[in-house]
Amino acid sequence: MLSQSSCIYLCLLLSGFFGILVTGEFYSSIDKMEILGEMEETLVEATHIYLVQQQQQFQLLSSFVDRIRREHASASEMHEQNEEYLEQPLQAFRLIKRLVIDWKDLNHLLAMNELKANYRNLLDEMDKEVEVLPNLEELQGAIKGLVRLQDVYNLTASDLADGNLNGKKTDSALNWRDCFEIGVQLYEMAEYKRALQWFVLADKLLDEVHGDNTLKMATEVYEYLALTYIELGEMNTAQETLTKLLTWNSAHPTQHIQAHLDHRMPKCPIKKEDSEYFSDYVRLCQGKRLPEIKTNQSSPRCYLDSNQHAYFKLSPLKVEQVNLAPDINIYYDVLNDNQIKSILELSTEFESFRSSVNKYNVTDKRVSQQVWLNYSSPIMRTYRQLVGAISGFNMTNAEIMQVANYGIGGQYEPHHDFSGANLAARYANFGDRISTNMIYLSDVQQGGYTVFPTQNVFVKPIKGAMVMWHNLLRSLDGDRRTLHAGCPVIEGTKRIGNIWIHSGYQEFRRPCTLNSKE
Ligand SMILES: O=C(O)CCC(=O)C(=O)O
Ligand SMILES: [Fe+2]
Repeated sequence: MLSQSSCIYLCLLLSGFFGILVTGEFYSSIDKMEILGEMEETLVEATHIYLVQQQQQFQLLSSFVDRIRREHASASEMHEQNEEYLEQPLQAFRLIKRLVIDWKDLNHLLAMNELKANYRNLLDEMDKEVEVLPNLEELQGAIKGLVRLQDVYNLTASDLADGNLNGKKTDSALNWRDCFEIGVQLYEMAEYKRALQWFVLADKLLDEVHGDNTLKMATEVYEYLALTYIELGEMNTAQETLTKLLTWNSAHPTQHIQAHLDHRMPKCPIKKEDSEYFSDYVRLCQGKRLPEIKTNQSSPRCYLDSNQHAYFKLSPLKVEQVNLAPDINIYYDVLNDNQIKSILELSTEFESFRSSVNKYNVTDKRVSQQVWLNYSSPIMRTYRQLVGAISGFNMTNAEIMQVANYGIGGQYEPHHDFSGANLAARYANFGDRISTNMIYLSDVQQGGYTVFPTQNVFVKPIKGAMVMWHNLLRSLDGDRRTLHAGCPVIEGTKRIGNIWIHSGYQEFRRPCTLNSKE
């Protein structure tokens, strides 16, 4: 029967759903977001099944009650014509039968409401699992990602809402409620100026919505608009907003707003980036060079190199020299799609975790998730050899590879890769990170450039291409010109693999010169 088989299906769905072990943060990684997508799909499917079952039950119930009503009506008709009709054995039998059998059937039908119980169980289980589902902090993290996109790519709230990102239209448009929720969260984060943009947009989008509830919705938006104007010190506009609110809804309790203001807590707005490089960083992220060339840059050069190592005799390295001092090179097609697939498969064997800055600090400066891959697999050994051949360095002191994956607005703000903590002295044979070898393990639909703000350099991620630069001068002092960043991802997934090579044992590979500034 329908109910039984679909009940089994529902149960299977549920067990699949709760079989997923989900921990950690979602918004900072596209992989984790995919798990959420699967969860939502399970819920939609379970709800759909439940609805179909309910509809079938309603149909059964309604045809049952129609039949009984017909029988009862014809019996009543007879009763009116013939007072003694119930004394007729057949009629008496039919009434008794209806009460003993038919209504019992109905009971049976209603008992099938275990469907509802199953569905309820799903929702209860979800409640119990709430720890692993996204929470308010996650929502705020995702919203901060959107705000970063606004900041770095000069997007207005309506650009984002229309999916009009970086001059290209995507199909993810936001409705008035989404805009309102973003406004509320920004308001809660004390980001009043940004919140205002979103409330104004929510109000505009609400104008296009027709229905009974629009007044109630508009009241909500205006309430927050008024509060936001108050926080921004724009008392006249706040007053006008409140007056408008009261003209629609004179019964509206303005005490609500008063109470909100009375209980407001000191808030800590999102830290503004005050670095002197921020505007250059933003410009380069947009794929625009800086207006005046601030560096002694020569024009980029592309060439095929078969001499770097015997490996490249038959298949030369495709090199693009994007900067000379410090040297920043891109090597194209270092790994092919199959090799990248193997690396990504290896990385799924580990639970990824939120990347930190300086090992311990998790901040919005770096929003991504990562795993570390050692060199025990054939593909990782091959790649280590390749990196050694390309960089010319001894790989004994290379770190294992960090595979990072950026989620909504994921980024890594300007930073240096060297630690500068005189590691050479502390670990004589290990040293500091002499070079970064970063391979793009995916293309990125929009955004996610790697930029060097002091060098007027931006690099668009291209799957299989490896960017390499030296973080240290030949003297082994940190080279501050290597300041670099991973720009926020607008659309798509950005995956990179980093191998940092340390300076220990590289004395003969990259010897120092007589000039300590080189
Ligand atoms: O994502 C990028 O383009 C840069 C990443 C980076 O600089 C790092 O992981 O140290
Ligand atoms: Fe870096």
